[in-house]
Amino acid sequence: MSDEILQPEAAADDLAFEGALRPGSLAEFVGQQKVRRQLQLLLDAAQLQNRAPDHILLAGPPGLGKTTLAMIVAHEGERPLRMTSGPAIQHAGDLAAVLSSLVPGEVLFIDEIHRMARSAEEMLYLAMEDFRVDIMVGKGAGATSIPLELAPFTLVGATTRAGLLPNPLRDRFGFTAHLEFYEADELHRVIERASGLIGLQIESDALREIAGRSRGTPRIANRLLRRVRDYALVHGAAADHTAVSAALELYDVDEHGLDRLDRAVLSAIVERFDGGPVGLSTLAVTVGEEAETIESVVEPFLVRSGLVTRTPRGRVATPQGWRHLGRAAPGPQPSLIDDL
Ligand SMILES: Nc1ncnc2c1ncn2[C@@H]1O[C@H](COP(=O)(O)OP(=O)(O)OP(=O)(O)O)[C@@H](O)[C@H]1O
Repeated sequence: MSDEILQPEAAADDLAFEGALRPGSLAEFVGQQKVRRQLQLLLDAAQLQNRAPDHILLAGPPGLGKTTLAMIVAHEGERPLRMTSGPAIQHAGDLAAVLSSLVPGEVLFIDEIHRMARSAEEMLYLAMEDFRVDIMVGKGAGATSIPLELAPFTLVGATTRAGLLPNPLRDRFGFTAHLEFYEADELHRVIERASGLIGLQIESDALREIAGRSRGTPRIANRLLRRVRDYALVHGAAADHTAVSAALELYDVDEHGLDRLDRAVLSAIVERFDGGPVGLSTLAVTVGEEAETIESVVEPFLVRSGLVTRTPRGRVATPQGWRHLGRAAPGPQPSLIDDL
């Protein structure tokens, strides 16, 4: 994405900041009410039975709180937490090393679990079901497998692409939480809490303005809050509505959270192709961006915002999309009216 301020993935400077802002309990975790209640039940039941909670899969786009929830699962049950990620597990042996060193009741968090090696996935099936792995020793006809007992543990897997997980793996999770984008009032609460934690005095309508531009994503909301803090600090100004408008204009984030590339795509559909339909590859060439970036980053947000729709013949700007660019959507063509 051209404008990194709105990317939902963590950037290096987010990481230091995010550690201090993560809610430590389900009660402090804002929004996702259904998921919170489901998780609470699962954790309470495990506590009453004095056992490790069932394995949990957290599915949803980046920046919505999957890592935070994994930490909460460990923290609420007062269990140690081990963190790793799919890309770090490229061989079954990598996974065996982690699993065999877990202590009883430990929570194992595997981020981006869909990116783990296939051989490790297969090892994980048995580990999740029976707390056991079979270690292969030797090669060819002389190879034997030695069973290794594991301490009972809770696997918390996170994925942005639940559809990429093989069914046998998905089925072994006792609970799958689907995280949704946040409403503006929920993001308002996220950054209200964050501003308190970083000691920033900020007005409520400034928070509302940031929340409305954060694309439903707490990570983006926290990042925009930081830029507003910087702006207020450097200009010796209050962190108010004016500071938000000025700071976010500087970073090309408009009042609906669209950045330069989003607007370029929308205006290409409206201005160059009369509102569409236009195919993805034509659109990509027109704005000079990879088709994949448009399809995976720009388009989902424009569609979710009601500015663009996808049709079998291509992308079409909605009347709201036209209005966003300050243009009136054309009415039905005279020939179409005649046909009615
Ligand atoms: N519900 C929430 N309430 C308060 N803060 C939140 C909430 N969800 C996320 N955050 C904040 O947003 C930031 C990103 O959250 P987190 O790292 O958990 O997202 P993630 O879904 O794991 O992202 P990724 O998929 O990129 O790893 C953190 O600073 C976290 O404190």
